[in-house]
Amino acid sequence: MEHTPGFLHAILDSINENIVVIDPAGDIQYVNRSWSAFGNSNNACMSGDDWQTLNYLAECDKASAMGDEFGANAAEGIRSVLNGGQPEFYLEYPCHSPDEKRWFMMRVAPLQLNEAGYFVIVHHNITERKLAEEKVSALARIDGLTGIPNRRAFDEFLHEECRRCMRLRKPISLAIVDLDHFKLLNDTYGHQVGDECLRQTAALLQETVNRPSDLCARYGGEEFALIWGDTAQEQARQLLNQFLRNLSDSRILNIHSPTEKYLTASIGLTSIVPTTDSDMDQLVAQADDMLYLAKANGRNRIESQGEGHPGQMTP
Ligand SMILES: Nc1nc2c(ncn2[C@@H]2O[C@H](COP(=O)(O)OP(=O)(O)OP(=O)(O)O)[C@@H](O)[C@H]2O)c(=O)[nH]1
Repeated sequence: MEHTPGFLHAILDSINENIVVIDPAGDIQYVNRSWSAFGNSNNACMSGDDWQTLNYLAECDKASAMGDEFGANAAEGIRSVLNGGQPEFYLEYPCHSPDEKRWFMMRVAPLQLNEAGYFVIVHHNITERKLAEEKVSALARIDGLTGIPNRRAFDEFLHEECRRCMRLRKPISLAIVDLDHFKLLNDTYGHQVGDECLRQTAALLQETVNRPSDLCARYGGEEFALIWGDTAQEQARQLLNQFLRNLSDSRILNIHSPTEKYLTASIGLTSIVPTTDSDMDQLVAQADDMLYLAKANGRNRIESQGEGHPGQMTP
């Protein structure tokens, strides 16, 4: 079969990947049908119209100047292939539209045609893989039994929220909640009943976190941790008091408990206006100490350490 230019064009136009060919100055020399169609239906990324007048690098630089880190990375990578600094360049980047999430993988490689040197930039849609990765990543941060965030999610969230409160000079409150005599409940009613109690407790605690700067996580076996960003201790205490009332109203039997015949919880609460990264570890250590005190003082109570001046923990 004769390979006419029309035949070769038809092949390129049948490919799903968006293909652009640029010259060493970055001026666009060719685009396939997918690239034009994508550009025309998409305002967020590079436009498909008038591609003959576009300089690919200039478009990346424009995006970079507007704060798009992927535009900056793309420009740097393409230039390094153009200069012979590396044989090819790959970049995964987001290109979300108002209605859907989308990601692409860009591959830049040289194309030697007779005497002239060109560069082929192929954009491959990797949205399906990225969405699957997002799902796996979200699942890795959820506790399987209760369906709330796990310890790993807690650690990440606390770090971010502490940083944010540090910047804003706002207080952050942290509570560790530990069910009382839970071993006895398990021993008396069985592990499955124990599991159900953990789920119920998680649901009650979830009611105390309502804002994006709040988090309720399963911290350990029968321990939960709560973070309230930009929240003074008194507000956190009110939320925790309501939780203790709700738990008491749930009347979950723990008949052999030496303290109460219904399930109760002990809580360590602490608050701080963080000023350094190490305040985060201090916050957790103080909440732990307060929890220990709540257990020692008879359980079914909140013990707290107040928010002091920035960077200080005051009793
Ligand atoms: N059903 C169930 N029990 C759990 C789970 N994780 C931890 N536990 C149980 O929680 C109990 C915790 O016991 P302890 O650490 O002795 O604490 P406690 O009996 O609550 O006593 P205090 O904390 O001193 O009031 C243990 O019996 C664990 O087996 C879980 O996922 N499901």
